[in-house]
Amino acid sequence: MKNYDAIFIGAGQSGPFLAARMAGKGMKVALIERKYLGGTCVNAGCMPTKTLVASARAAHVARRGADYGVKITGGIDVDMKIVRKRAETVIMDARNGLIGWFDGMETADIVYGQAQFTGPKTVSVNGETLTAPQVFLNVGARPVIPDFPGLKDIDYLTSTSIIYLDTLPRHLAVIGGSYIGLEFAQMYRRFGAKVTIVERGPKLASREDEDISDAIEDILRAEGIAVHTNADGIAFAKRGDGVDVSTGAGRPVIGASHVLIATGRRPNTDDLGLDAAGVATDKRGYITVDDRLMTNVEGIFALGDCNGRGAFTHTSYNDFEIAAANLLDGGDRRVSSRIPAYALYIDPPLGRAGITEKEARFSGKKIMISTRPMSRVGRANERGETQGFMKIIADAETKQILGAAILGIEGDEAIHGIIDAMNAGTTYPALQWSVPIHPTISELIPTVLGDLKTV
Ligand SMILES: Cc1cc2nc3c(=O)[nH]c(=O)nc-3n(C[C@H](O)[C@H](O)[C@H](O)COP(=O)(O)OP(=O)(O)OC[C@H]3O[C@@H](n4cnc5c(N)ncnc54)[C@H](O)[C@@H]3O)c2cc1C
Ligand SMILES: NC(=O)c1ccc[n+]([C@@H]2O[C@H](COP(=O)([O-])OP(=O)(O)OC[C@H]3O[C@@H](n4cnc5c(N)ncnc54)[C@H](O)[C@@H]3O)[C@@H](O)[C@H]2O)c1
Repeated sequence: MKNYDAIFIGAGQSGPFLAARMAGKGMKVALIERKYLGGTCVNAGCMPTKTLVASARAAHVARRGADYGVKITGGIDVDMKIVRKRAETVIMDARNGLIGWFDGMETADIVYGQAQFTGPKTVSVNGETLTAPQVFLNVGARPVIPDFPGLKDIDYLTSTSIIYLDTLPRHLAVIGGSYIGLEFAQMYRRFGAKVTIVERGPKLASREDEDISDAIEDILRAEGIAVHTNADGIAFAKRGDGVDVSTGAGRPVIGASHVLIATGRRPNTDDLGLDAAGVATDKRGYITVDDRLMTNVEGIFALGDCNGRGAFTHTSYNDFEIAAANLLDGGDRRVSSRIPAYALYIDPPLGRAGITEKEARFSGKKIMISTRPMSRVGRANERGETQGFMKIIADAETKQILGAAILGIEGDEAIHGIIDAMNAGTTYPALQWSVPIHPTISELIPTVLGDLKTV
């Protein structure tokens, strides 16, 4: 049995940073990873996908060159081998950076293998047992593959395998119209494929307000992407070298060459031996944690996607910050004080902070709302990209900003003005007095705040 001060299972966007902090204090730590350091974000998530999105945008801008007076003679060709290589380079640089970083830590052992609990404080890996008074779980999640009729008879892609595709599909059918599905759908359309999105629900990006979902659909349709919502009988059948995708009784059948399944993710908690440790999960398999990220077992913590309190790299990293503050720095940080924020990386992107309009209306608070189309934002006009709109929701009584959405060029960056104000507790009348830089998208935030109306 090998003794450590702390064991980390899974090298996602949380555990490795806490392990490094502890190793920096001379504590003996083991970081167990069954595949690659960096987990999903580095190897199969944010980093490769945003690299691919950048290639897709380059193709899109090149095709629109003439709108700006830039003439490209000849067609626009996308070399999928180079596209894939860029993503692989970004992955390998980040992964190797982490490997090099940990190599330099004297009291940190990296163990490659599948970890499983054998007791509350004992973990087995590669036939060896490790023990520590503290265990941190950062095991992440993996794609959900629904039991669609005919799916097992076809080759299908997931968000992980599609990163390694180096040929252009003739027709990509994307099943699931949320973050993963929408980012890949637009990207592959821009690479030159025909693309159809098939979504079970009535709207794309259904967590958002309907006006946002509708604007997203408009953006995608304008690029020639077909969208089928309310698809309630999805089934697959092989046909020649392609796949027939049924979207329900009496509804269209799509003749696809490739199928991407993007119907959500599930936590990697089913093969972790949680029962042996007595660690509780909810009915979807997410590990139950308290406000300081400890499970029901003293000394065992769950960080990142596997605790169901966030599903993003920044929420996982913030879990590290909370654990480090509480366990190493004498702080008292809690997950419940985190203000939700994220972006959807279609182009133009959607930047989001706080709650949606529908959540605000449901809360029973007296609210104020203001919207502005991007066509009335100078910077968007100058850049020739006027799709989308901005929306801000505030509490009419406390004057706090409750939420915001910026669907438009640079929306993922401009939203940070709102995120920062919300985190600092700045009221909207105070934020109205900021003097933003001209010409930017952000400069319209005080104007939108000035137009807030009680609803
Ligand atoms: C296609 C895609 C795009 C995304 N884009 C974004 C984005 O733009 N922005 C954003 O914020 N988020 C994005 N995400 C989500 C983001 O990747 C995750 O939220 C983030 O990686 C946090 O994950 P994590 O820290 O919980 O664990 P992960 O990064 O998932 O890492 C978990 C690690 O644990 C390992 N592991 C699991 N079980 C065991 C075991 N029993 N023993 C040993 N090791 C184990 C796994 O191999 C994995 O390496 C995206 C996700 C996907 C799939
Ligand atoms: N930009 C980002 O930050 C980003 C990008 C990609 C992924 N992610 C993370 O990855 C997670 C997973 O993303 P996702 O898009 O796969 O999942 P999701 O849970 O957001 O959406 C899944 C979609 O598939 C649909 N769906 C589910 N079952 C279906 C079925 N049987 N048939 C048809 N449609 C079905 C749902 O209605 C939903 O629209 C997200 O929670 C997100 O946190 C983040």
